[in-house]
Amino acid sequence: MRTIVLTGGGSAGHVMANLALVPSLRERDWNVVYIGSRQGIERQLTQNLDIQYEAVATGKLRRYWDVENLKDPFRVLKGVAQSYKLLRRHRPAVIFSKGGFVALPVVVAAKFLRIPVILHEADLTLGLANRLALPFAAKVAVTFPETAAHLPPAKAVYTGLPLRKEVFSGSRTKLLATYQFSPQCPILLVTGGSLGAQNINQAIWRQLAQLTARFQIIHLCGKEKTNGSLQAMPGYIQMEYAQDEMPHLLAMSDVVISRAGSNTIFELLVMKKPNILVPLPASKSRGDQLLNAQLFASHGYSVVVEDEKLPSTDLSALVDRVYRQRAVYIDEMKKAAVPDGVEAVMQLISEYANAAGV
Ligand SMILES: CC(=O)N[C@H]1[C@@H](OP(=O)(O)OP(=O)(O)OC[C@H]2O[C@@H](n3ccc(=O)[nH]c3=O)[C@H](O)[C@@H]2O)O[C@H](CO)[C@@H](O)[C@@H]1O
Repeated sequence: MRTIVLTGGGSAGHVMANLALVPSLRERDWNVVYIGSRQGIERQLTQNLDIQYEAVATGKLRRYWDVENLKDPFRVLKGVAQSYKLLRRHRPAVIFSKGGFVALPVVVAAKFLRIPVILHEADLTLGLANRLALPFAAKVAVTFPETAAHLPPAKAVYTGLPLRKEVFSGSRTKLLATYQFSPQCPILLVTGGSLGAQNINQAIWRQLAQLTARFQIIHLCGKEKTNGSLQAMPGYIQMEYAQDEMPHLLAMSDVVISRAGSNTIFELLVMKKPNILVPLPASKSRGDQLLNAQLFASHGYSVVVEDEKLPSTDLSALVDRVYRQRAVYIDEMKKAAVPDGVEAVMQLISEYANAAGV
């Protein structure tokens, strides 16, 4: 049996595409090993999938000064040594890396062992871990055709984003009774991405009375970010993080307010959900979400509200407007050509396996 190592983590966005590949890899007789960090979200998300999980030491990408930054190079070196041992033991034919800092030691160790590495970039511009990993990689699979222009032509392949197949099979009605929601009243889903977004949470809570007068709301607040005083409010459901429910939440919603992480916006696009994007500001990131959001808005799929302008935005009026004009957004989304990212990446993996004679 051929073995593939999947790596990537730090946020759900860096894990989801890996998970999307697992059923197809298994169908085609690949033995799947996941290398992640000891504590990261990748460990939690792979837990129920019967995937062999190996943990290595990893640094953390901080955009601010912290004494921990001094220890990170040593952690990465330790991670490279651990990855080297693991790769020698598992002997994978290919490494597929979704990025995030945990992937870096794995990619470096793979280079020493001459194991081909395929990177995948979910955003318009390369994340720091992927940029650092680029010299060690054979190919970079990209989500947006525009990204390829900034990469060495021999390395870039446009595959799109592998999306979990469960995303397509959510039920519109399954959770209505659980939440005591009426099928007659429209549903607003609010998500701050895998980590939650405090600014979005505050904006929703400030305008909750106006919003609940018109919509039933499911609010994904992020870990330890829910508001205890609003627990019993009718028509308003708060959760820290939705795991198995997520496909149903997407299916049942009529409008979505969201951060602009790549997985989420593509899920909204394929599910044809009119949406208001509040991208993570450039001051707190490399600005990738702003670019994702602007591109989606330019295609007519989304409305963008900058994070800084959120406190002064009449969200309730905006959600209402997007809901009333939903047919216009849905029509634009129907025109989108979204590639089958799972199939395209599987093809790339097969090419490398065939070239290696496995
Ligand atoms: C803060 C940060 O670093 N954000 C980055 C991270 O976003 P983040 O980790 O938030 O990732 P995405 O928005 O891309 O994906 C979130 C995924 O988690 C799922 N989900 C979310 C909430 C929930 O309660 N349940 C659930 O299942 C969504 O359906 C989606 O599949 O990776 C993205 C992809 O590289 C980047 O574009 C983002 O800029």
